[in-house]
Amino acid sequence: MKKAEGYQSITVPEARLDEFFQVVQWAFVGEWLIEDRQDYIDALPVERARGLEVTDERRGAVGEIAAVHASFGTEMITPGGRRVSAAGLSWLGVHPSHRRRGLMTEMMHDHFRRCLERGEAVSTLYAMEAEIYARFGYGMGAQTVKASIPRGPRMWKVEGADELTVRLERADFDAHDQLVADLQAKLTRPGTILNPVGSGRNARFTDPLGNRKGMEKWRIAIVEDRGEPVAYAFFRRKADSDIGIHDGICQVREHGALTPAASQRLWETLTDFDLVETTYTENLATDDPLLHQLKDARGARSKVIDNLWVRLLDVPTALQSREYFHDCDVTVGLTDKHVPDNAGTWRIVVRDGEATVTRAEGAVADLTMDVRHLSTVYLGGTSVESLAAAGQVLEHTPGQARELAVAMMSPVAPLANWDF
Ligand SMILES: CC(=O)SCCNC(=O)CCNC(=O)[C@H](O)C(C)(C)COP(=O)(O)OP(=O)(O)OC[C@H]1O[C@@H](n2cnc3c(N)ncnc32)[C@H](O)[C@@H]1OP(=O)(O)O
Repeated sequence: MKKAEGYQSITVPEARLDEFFQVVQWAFVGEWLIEDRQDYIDALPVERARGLEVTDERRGAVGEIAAVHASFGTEMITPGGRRVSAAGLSWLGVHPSHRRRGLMTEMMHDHFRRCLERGEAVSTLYAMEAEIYARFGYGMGAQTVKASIPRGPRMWKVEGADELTVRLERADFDAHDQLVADLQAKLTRPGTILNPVGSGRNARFTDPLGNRKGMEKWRIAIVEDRGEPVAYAFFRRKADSDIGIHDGICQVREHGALTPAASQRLWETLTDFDLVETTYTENLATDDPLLHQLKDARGARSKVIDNLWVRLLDVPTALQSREYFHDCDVTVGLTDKHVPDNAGTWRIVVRDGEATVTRAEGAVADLTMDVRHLSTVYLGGTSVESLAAAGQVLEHTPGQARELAVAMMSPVAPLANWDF
């Protein structure tokens, strides 16, 4: 049998969500608590839940769901603070008894086709394993610093930080969703994923008991400037002690700040709870203001890992939906195995920050690359020239990798602060 033969793509109806979740638990290795069911439903973009159902008994029980995925419909901030219509792919899993039969490949094609029909020019995701997605044209578009910060770090003072006030509350969808969405919409960092439309909107507020590992429920810190919210962070703490000495921890998940003072006030709060010795943070951009405010940045023990993976689906629309920081005129020969409409030669002309991207069939390409390389550099966190130096992008006209690199590099490092 050919790969993925004996299965059909379906939209998973609400009545079959438990089957959807069964596949997820098998794929992601875990047994959920029955009392967490509603949290998982709340976190799922239900109307975009898709599955592959067995149609041939040689593959398994006919009618059984063998693989699933879903995606959030959203917008992503691009360099220069612009926006592009994007999908956030998530919940992708294949039941272990159906793996390596091409089901993921089938689902990726289903996802790409439906995104393009909806006008989503870019697909994004967080990868469970880093090796999987490049073959489908995704590139590591943003990286994140994971840091553990000892209590009360010394900081370079930022004027105005002391005048700001902080509210600490239990995170609650009704009380805080609009506030977070409004702040999120004011962030200009490329890679920022805005609140999704439709169901799944409250994903960031769900708090399954099975994931809590002895920690308190998610809290939210809101920094205000005369009553106006200027920063927020989701956090939770856990008291602990070692040989009778308090050794609690604080975990910070999503956060965002609109000003340097707001950032400082936020982190002073998050790193100075009584009985908490270490604050862990998951989503710091590689140039997050905190890293420049800490007097001893090395003291915040850190590692850098991949954050958002990005896949251009509609190359001209995506490239024209961001700002550029230098003029250029570069011809790119592009390969794209999974969305063949993107393949061919493109001319990228930038004038005054705006790109015009047109087909240039027959022209000699200055650079050749795969769509995963263009996707890697899209948010401006990696330079085309470094990919050329690594032998991944081929330069046929000397200097053109630098020309495109300077145009595309972002002055601000990209990051998605919401882990969907
Ligand atoms: C966005 C997210 O949701 S991230 C979460 C992804 N899900 C998981 O990690 C859950 C556990 N894993 C799974 O459910 C499955 O094993 C999946 C989804 C990773 C792969 O599904 P499969 O149906 O087995 O993949 P499929 O048969 O289509 O393989 C496609 C290709 O990817 C490769 N591949 C699949 N899994 C992996 C892996 N873990 N590491 C490296 N390569 C992989 C295959 O070898 C194949 O390569 P080829 O095209 O060169 O032949």
